[in-house]
Amino acid sequence: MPAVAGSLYMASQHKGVPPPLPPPPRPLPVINLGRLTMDSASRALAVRDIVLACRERGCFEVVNHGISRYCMNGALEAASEFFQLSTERKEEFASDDIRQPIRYDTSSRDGISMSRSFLKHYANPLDDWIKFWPTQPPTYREKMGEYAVETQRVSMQLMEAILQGLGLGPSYLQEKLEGGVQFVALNNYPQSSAKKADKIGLAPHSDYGFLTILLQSSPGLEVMHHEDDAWTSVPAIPGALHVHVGDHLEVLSNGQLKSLVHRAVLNPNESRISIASIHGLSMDEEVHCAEELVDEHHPKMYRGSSFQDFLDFLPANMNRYKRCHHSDNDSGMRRQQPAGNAKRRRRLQQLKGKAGQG
Ligand SMILES: O=C(O)CCC(=O)C(=O)O
Ligand SMILES: [Fe+2]
Repeated sequence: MPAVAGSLYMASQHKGVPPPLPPPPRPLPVINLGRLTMDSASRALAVRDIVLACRERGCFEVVNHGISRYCMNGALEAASEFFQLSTERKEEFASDDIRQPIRYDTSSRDGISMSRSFLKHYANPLDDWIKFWPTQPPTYREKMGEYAVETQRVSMQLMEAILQGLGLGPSYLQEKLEGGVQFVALNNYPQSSAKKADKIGLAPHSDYGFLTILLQSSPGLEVMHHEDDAWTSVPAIPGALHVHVGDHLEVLSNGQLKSLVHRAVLNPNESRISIASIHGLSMDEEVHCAEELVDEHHPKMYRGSSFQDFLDFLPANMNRYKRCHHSDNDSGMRRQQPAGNAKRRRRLQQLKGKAGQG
């Protein structure tokens, strides 16, 4: 018998030995964020762990981040109470115009994420945006506002650590990040029904911006790590937050970090809420590859683009999402030159869309 791939499998079958099991999924890194504010040795280790997780997995969970359970539960309650309002009340925020400061809708225009409803609004600086937020439920502004301020703080800590780990220094872009966009997406998914075959809540996509910080009421988020071809389910660890790399961090790092493809599946046991907080530079500020990370061995791989460019790109390309289910994502921020391994490129072409935003 020629030595072909799979011959071991066939040999073991002959002897009635069960085929070898695939390796178990590697657990997601869990980072204790408290170490960032301890002594410099602890901080250095935390910075190393964060950058390693971004580089190798595209995401990680954070604990000891300083956001209280009370605050996190408050945000989930406020979101849940909003989605329980009458259709009429919620539709006060309905709009097809993705430039609106707040937007409610009952299905995505990608033609896939049909069972999700969502409310999206901006949050940083809070004083500029909170006036657009719902006044029902009565505690919405207070609870969501507190959570938004806290996630913005955590995003600053994380960005400082990542920029330090990339060798750019913790205060790189600091002012621009402080005044940058925080875009909050509240997603509401029904429990999956045994009758319906379609279990997808939100189609595969990567997020815009540098980082996304995600809070989920129960499991449903799935991620595809860079070297994998399979989905990994993200557990809903009580008190933890999920963090993943967005497109603009891929650009800024000149491809050293890659944005994470992710999706949401419907939970078989309960309806589910997730709150995604997306952090980037301000609307018109272009993100470019950091000059410090470009040299003759690492040529510049991306064009510059802003959040605004992304909003301009979306409406004209919505039909493509419908027709193809996934976009090939040539929004202008993607690589000028193909990079990385061919498998990942093909996967990105198939999978990358913008279903989760806009
Ligand atoms: O619901 C989830 O877990 C994912 C949400 C998401 O990816 C998004 O809002 O961009
Ligand atoms: Fe997303």
